Amino acid sequence: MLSDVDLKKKAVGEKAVEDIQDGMTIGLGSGSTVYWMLKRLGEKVQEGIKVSGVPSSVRTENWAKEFGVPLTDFSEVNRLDLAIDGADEIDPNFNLIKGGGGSLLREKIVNQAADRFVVVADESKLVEELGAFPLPIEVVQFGWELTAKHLESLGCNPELRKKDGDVFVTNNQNYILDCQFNSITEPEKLHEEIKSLVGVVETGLFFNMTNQVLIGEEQGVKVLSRDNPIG
Ligand SMILES: O=C[C@H](O)[C@H](O)[C@H](O)COP(=O)(O)O
Repeated sequence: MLSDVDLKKKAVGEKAVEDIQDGMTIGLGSGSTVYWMLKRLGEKVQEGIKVSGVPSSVRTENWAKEFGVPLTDFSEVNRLDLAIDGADEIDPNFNLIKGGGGSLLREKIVNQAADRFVVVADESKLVEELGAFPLPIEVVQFGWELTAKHLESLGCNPELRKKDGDVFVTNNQNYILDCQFNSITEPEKLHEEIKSLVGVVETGLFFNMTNQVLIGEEQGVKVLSRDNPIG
């Protein structure tokens, strides 16, 4: 039996597939909302639609294979028609925090290559201001303690991510520092400051990228677009 939140994630993930047309090359995001999108896309493939996907994480790649979604080699593709991905926080300007599952680097590379980027999330992800969710920052393993100290000087309290008691290692063999900023008023500026630190690979701040946001709520799925940001 699915929880209320999972039902919203399922509804929104399935809705996103309605945008997918024959012949498209699609960036496949990561996370539990994307799971439902992949499951429905697998059914559409069974029904005959021809698409190919570029996964943004090993977990997504495994799900795509399980559901029969054909994959393509990213190095063979110059651009993607569409990318669909989840988010941890979404502000009114469609700025995002991503990386709760640790896939932010590949997600950013894949989503940036898409002509159109659609975010799928349940309503709990909508916020007035980013920052309550600790910002995931991917850093190289070497000297991570020093990188954490430098991040601290930007006003956060970096926590080395662990999973099941072990240090979490990303698909790119890096670490994640989760940085609680509480309030991020200028996401782009903060991103630039963080990126200027040696040792930082990428931040979970995504801006100037999102075209549409699909929100799963009690009443159904709300569609927010750049020209209609309140739905
Ligand atoms: O690294 C993980 C991704 O950024 C996910 O898309 C994000 O954490 C949202 O995941 P979920 O749909 O499971 O809430």
